Amino acid sequence: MTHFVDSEVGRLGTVLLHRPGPELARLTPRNNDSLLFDAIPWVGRAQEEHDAFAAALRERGVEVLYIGTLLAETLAVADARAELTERVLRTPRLGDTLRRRVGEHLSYLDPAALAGVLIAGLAHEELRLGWDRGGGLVYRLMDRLDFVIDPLPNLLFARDSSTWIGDHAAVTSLAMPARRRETSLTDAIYRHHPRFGGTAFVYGPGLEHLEGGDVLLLAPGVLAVGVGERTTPAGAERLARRVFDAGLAHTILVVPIAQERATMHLDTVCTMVDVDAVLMYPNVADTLSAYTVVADAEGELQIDGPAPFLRAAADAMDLATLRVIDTGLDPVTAEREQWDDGNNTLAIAPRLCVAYERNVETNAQLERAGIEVIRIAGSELGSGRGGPRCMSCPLVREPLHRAADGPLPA
Ligand SMILES: NC(=[NH2+])NCCC[C@H](N)C(=O)O
Repeated sequence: MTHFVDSEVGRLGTVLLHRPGPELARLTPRNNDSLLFDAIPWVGRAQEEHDAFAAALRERGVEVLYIGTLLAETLAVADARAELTERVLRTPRLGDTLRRRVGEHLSYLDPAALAGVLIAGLAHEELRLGWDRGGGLVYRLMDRLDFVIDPLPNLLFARDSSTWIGDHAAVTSLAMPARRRETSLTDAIYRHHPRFGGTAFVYGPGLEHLEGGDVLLLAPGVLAVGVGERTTPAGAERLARRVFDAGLAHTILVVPIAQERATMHLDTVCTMVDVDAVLMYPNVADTLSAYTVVADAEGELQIDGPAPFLRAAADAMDLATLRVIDTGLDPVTAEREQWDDGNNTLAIAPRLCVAYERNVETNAQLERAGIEVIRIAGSELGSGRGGPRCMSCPLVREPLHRAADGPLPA
């Protein structure tokens, strides 16, 4: 099976999603901030919304894979099981005694149940220790409401824990403590699941911080990488070197974004909806800048700029201009809809995208510009601040013709 993605808009063939489950039920007013949610989602409704998202993709012929299913299948492989168990137990927080007890507990679980615990975590009360409460000092001193294994509610945002560049997987290196463990799951799936046998990797966990929401494949050979709250300049530099060494791109635009929650990833202010068009948050469209990075004959990085992002992008993509579609019409609507992931569209093909229905003005703007919009509900899904692009990791897209090859078939 070849997985291949060289653009944001080539017809989508296969996508990786995570159907939210019991990990969302772990969110409480005590922990939602540190777990990066702005509200406490209604789990059943979030699942319905997510199922409708997946159905909309399937209706357009997209193959949908789920992280939970792939993980359970991966855990049937003995090496994968040993590795993932060892990684979740490695945290110094547990101490030796509790680590041994949790290890025993996990060893009795079948692959599906173990996958469930690795995603939803393990609460203090769910670990039934005998009359001597054999978890030692750590378990005794733990609050009843603490987690022995932390849940991963943000796995829903499948974009961030891995991203594909050409036929290479980039398992990322997540910045926020609440999300770090996500990449141990995507990494294990790509390395041990039979469907991904022979996959080549261009990035991996443990390297400098890099999140998939910051990586945009503007055109074949041209990447934009946002640096801000999540991806660091060091992460962008490491990715540039690796991508150039592997021959996966010729130009990388490094785009500084404000280090704020509203703009945590580049894809919260800019997504592509056509080979030559972006949907952009107007409050940043004119001020966003980019450093253009290429490799010289010796493989050293050459850095140019900063220049206005839209100019630098058009030049790198070999276009006269990059068309810009604005979010909302007035500054207040634009700000509201940007916060609700109006900018975070997922293209299924050129001029066809999935968007949250609530962003009425932004969707109307897209349609005025000739972009077909498939609207999905996201009242619960959006409480973690992520839209259709954040929730999806494309594994297969039809290779894109370069703009110079002429217009694409509709
Ligand atoms: N690609 C994205 N914009 N992802 C959004 C991730 C949202 C998630 N709650 C976080 O804070 O990390």
